[in-house]
Amino acid sequence: MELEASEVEAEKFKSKKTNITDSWMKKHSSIYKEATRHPFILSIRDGTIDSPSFKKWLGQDYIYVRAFVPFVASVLVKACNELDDSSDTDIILGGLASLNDEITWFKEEASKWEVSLTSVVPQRANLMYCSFLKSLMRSEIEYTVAVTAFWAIETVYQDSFSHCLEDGSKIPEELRETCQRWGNNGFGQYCHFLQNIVDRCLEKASIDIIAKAERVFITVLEHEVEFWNMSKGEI
Ligand SMILES: Cc1ncc(CNC=O)c(N)n1
Repeated sequence: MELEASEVEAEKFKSKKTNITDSWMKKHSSIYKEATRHPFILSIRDGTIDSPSFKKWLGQDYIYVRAFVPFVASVLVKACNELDDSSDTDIILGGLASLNDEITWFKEEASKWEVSLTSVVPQRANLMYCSFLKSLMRSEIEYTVAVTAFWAIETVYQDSFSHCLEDGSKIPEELRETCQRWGNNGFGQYCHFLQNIVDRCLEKASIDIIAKAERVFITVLEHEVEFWNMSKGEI
């Protein structure tokens, strides 16, 4: 029986025992590195970040996380509509629930730094990223594509902030909590659970959905780079 191109593609990955997501991280290692070892992150790691840059990131990221909530909810809905509605929904629901505490943390952190969250004006890179999230919420966007974006978004922050916590870093004490929020091992484990979901979906996906998911993976990385650039940019 003739194998479909997608089955050949999937077989190739199965036999090589490399996940599709790992192959993407290698294939797109330069943009992945730009997103996870950005000068903004390195300035936190070496303690050279100035407080206006940190305060700018804090305000902008609060706006982003508010837009991230309905996006994660839309991924949960897509997961529930999948035929084999398996443990995916539990993991995604856990991610959604954690955003409640995250928003509380942003409000507390903002008052510590005297950032007024209500008067933050979303900058262009943030608006572009949030409208990209909104575009992925459309019902015609497949679950595999949406959950790929979700995994990529979480992994960029986990990889970035865990780098800040590694030995040899000189993060200022007042930034340690921020780094630990996304750099801790529990969040790392959660990102691996998301990565397993993505790889399982990709194994079953058609060749054109795999291509769509790969493009979305790259687009997330590009938006993350722009978001860090914005945070480092002029006030
Ligand atoms: C710009 C951006 N990307 C990823 C994350 C991490 N996800 C939720 O907190 C974030 N907070 N902000």
